[in-house]
Amino acid sequence: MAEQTEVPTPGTVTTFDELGHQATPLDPDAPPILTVRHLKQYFPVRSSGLIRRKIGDVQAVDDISFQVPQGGSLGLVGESGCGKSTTGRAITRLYTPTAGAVEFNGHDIAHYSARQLKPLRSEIQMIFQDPYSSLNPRHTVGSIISAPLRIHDMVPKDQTLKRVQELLEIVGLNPEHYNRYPNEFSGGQRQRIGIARALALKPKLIVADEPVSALDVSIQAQVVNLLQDIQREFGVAFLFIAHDLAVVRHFCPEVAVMYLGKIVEIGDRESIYNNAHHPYTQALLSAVPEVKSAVTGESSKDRIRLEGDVPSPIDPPSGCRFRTRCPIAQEICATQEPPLLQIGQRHKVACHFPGRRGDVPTRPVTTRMLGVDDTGAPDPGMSGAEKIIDEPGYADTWLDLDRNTVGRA
Ligand SMILES: Nc1ncnc2c1ncn2[C@@H]1O[C@H](COP(=O)(O)OP(=O)(O)OP(=O)(O)O)[C@@H](O)[C@H]1O
Repeated sequence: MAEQTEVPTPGTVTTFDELGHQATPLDPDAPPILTVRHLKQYFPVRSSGLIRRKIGDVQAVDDISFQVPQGGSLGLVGESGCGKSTTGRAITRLYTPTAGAVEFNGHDIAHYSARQLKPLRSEIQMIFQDPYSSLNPRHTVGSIISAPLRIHDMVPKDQTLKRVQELLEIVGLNPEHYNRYPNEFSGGQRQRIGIARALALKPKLIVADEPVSALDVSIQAQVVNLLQDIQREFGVAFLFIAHDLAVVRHFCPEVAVMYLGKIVEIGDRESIYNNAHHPYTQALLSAVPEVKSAVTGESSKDRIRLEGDVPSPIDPPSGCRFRTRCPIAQEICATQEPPLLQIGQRHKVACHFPGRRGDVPTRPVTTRMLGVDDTGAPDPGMSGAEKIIDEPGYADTWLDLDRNTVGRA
């Protein structure tokens, strides 16, 4: 049978807002369903030859902390290779983290055994980027979606078909098509099958790893809107991994920006898209035409072009990992790693010179916390002057850079 054709909404849909869905709102009072603390995921690098000695580590994820609220969604963005997928795989425990905690519903599952993880497998699900390779072409859609129901004994056998049909309907597919094979569906429809499979076990958290980047722009918007509907209807939380800041803006009221295994900036939508204080976030935003024109009103000549390539995560730069490509780096950036400083009610940034484009401090703002002078050399006079608060989530007070005082909620 021929592959079904995708039916885009009439007219060419170029942005997510054009489909009439409101951007997902933030619930600041929602408790976390997931708290990640100081997560590290390293992969050993071995020498070639007979005795393959360990000669180093790929520091794919290096000490990151964040929270995903119940029924909410956090976007995780950054260039290819910055550690987004590895973070998703550590959280879903496809990997065992090298260090740190992954607290799901209050329990640290970072080092759970396979047996301990089994009941949790239904509560945390993953949606993958490639709707072609993530579905077995030899199985019917019905058997793909019902497999998790059978494995976890979720519904009586005689009700499996009914449940599969319900799920097909929820994701906008014809419930009568349960007997068809993946190759009879288009890319967007296959992604919907993947979503139905993830939903089958009524998860509390879905890690969506680039769920729409393999799809046409018009179809992307429809799938993102479907995920929004599902979130509203079933209260499921999302960690939404994407390299595309335009996709994330619509779906995620909070966003974390990663660079070379670290979170460099994290905050609510307004803080990230309208008030970014990290030069890397600003560079990423300047490269997205839709976000640039809709949010900042800037023209394409304002694009920030980063020099050079992303350094290797086997031997990352000392101090701030972004410094080798940073347009505002100074001496301190080579010796001191910048802490993730809270600079707004829901806004944190890891930079010694955080500021809006063209308006950055002339002296580092981190010296009192790090006990160093402006060049990054130890300064006993500064030591312990301010405490670094290094916890996931947000405190009630922060460093208000505009007023140079302590901000309060
Ligand atoms: N199993 C592995 N063994 C060794 N290195 C790995 C492994 N998985 C990922 N890496 C490395 O870790 C770093 C982070 O990779 P990761 O796939 O998490 O990045 P990403 O931001 O998701 O990028 P992409 O969007 O291209 O997948 C990369 O340098 C990658 O080569």
